[in-house]
Amino acid sequence: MYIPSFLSVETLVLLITSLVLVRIYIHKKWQFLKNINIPHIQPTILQLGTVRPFIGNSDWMMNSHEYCKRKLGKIYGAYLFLTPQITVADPDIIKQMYIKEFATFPTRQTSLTKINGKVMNTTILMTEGEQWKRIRNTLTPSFSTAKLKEMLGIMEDCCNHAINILIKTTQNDQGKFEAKSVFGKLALDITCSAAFSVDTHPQELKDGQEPKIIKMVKQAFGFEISRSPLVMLCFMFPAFEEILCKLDYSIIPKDTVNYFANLTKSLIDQRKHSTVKPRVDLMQLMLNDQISVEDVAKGKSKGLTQLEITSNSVLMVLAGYDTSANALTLLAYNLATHKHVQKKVQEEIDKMLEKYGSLTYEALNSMKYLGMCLNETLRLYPPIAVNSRIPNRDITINGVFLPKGIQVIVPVYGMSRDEEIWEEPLKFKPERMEDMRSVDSMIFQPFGGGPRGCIGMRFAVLEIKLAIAKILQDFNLDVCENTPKPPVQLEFKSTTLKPKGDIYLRVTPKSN
Ligand code: HEM
Repeated sequence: MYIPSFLSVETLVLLITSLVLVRIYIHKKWQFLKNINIPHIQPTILQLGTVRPFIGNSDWMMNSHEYCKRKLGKIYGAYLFLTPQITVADPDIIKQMYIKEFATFPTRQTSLTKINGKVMNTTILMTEGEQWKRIRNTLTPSFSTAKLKEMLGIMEDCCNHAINILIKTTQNDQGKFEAKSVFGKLALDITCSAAFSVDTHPQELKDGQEPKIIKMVKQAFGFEISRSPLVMLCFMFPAFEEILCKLDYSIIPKDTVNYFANLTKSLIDQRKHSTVKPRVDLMQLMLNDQISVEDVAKGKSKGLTQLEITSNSVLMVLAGYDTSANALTLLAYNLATHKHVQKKVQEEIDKMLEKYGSLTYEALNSMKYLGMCLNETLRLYPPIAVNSRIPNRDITINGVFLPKGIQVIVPVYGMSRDEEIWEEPLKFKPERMEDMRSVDSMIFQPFGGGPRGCIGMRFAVLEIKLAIAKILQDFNLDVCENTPKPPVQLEFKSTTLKPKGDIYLRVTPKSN
């Protein structure tokens, strides 16, 4: 055998022994799922466990469930290099994780929670245990019916800007508009205004013109999980995230976080010294419950520190804007491509306007058919493709052993399009959402579920219904030559599923 001259026999023996030991270690790690009887795709070094198809390929996130379920059943495992995870598509197990066994599954994720910068690590999304409970307790009343009614006015102002833009397109571009851009700006306007009354007026800007706040929001969404080597390393080696955390690394660019931190801090200072009664927005509701770090140490169960107010105000924009923008765009698209459905929605809007006089909270709440169309849109195109929970102790549910600390994945997108569950799942059929008692809320779950479910769900539903009702009150939505055929192709970008490419639609005034 040829031995390079710079290697002594001892070094070579040591090297080979180390390689063999590493291989044995990896092999042992890869016995984990087998030992707990979870069927899984066989991991290999070249596939870095089973994660390689996902790297740089966001489609895998959407399509892997169909493939794995066919091969392995409703419960199956995978390895992010050495780290095992289990996917569960069984509604009964999911229900127990979300609700009955919530005390065992209080956490959504542990990866990527420590590398969001010192400020953003204190958001409701990233925190756990008592801190999460205190923040959730404080924020929940901000989404009550009374508060949403107060925020409806802010939403309506923003919708009026959108209507003005649509009127201009009917005059200049024969009503043709790019829905992702128009509805993205509208959702950003609503979330920024409702989160902290910042009038960004993104809607009035031409494409290409960008105020700093929009640039920063875009930057916050700029990273792509499946393309970031650092993020992949964190998934594969959880200890690596601890090191990045110690180095104060942030996946959200630091200048973005600093920009929002400074913006919220200056708004907080302004309000403290202002004698004018502030508008009801999410930040003001948090400020009303401000407590000190000492109060937290004393175990106060409600209230937020100044740092938490800053981070959670920013989070409301980050969590609420992109998800709502996608849902609104795709609902408008579905209505434009299904004219008979749109006509029924318009009839419902007219009926409610007759009954309530204007688009009040009660009127919007009573629009059942519009609600069915939104639900069906969220089934077909759920903005959040997968959800997850992590048990804090070993637990067996319905005979499935879920060991402490393992990430249990809930394939939201996969279940939404499962042919065994939905007839013609790729078709937009609002009627399937008519009787929600017959729809399993653990299969159709665009907003997650249980005590850790989406806190902004009612806010999102209200803003989307209002925007569509406002538009369809005055306009018809239609397709044009560039509108893609249904179903729209989706891509997984940063953290949400969104339509691939532009979605051109046309508006025509209803009187025409
Ligand atoms: C169509 C729009 C939206 C969709 C589809 C959506 C979806 C989701 C999902 C799937 C979760 C995870 C729930 C779970 O783990 O069970 C979540 C969490 C969350 N969402 Fe939403 N969301 C939307 C709009 C909003 C809005 C408008 C806001 C705020 C104004 C918001 C704030 C949050 C927050 C703060 C959490 C974390 C809750 C916690 O960890 O306790 N979301 N959302």
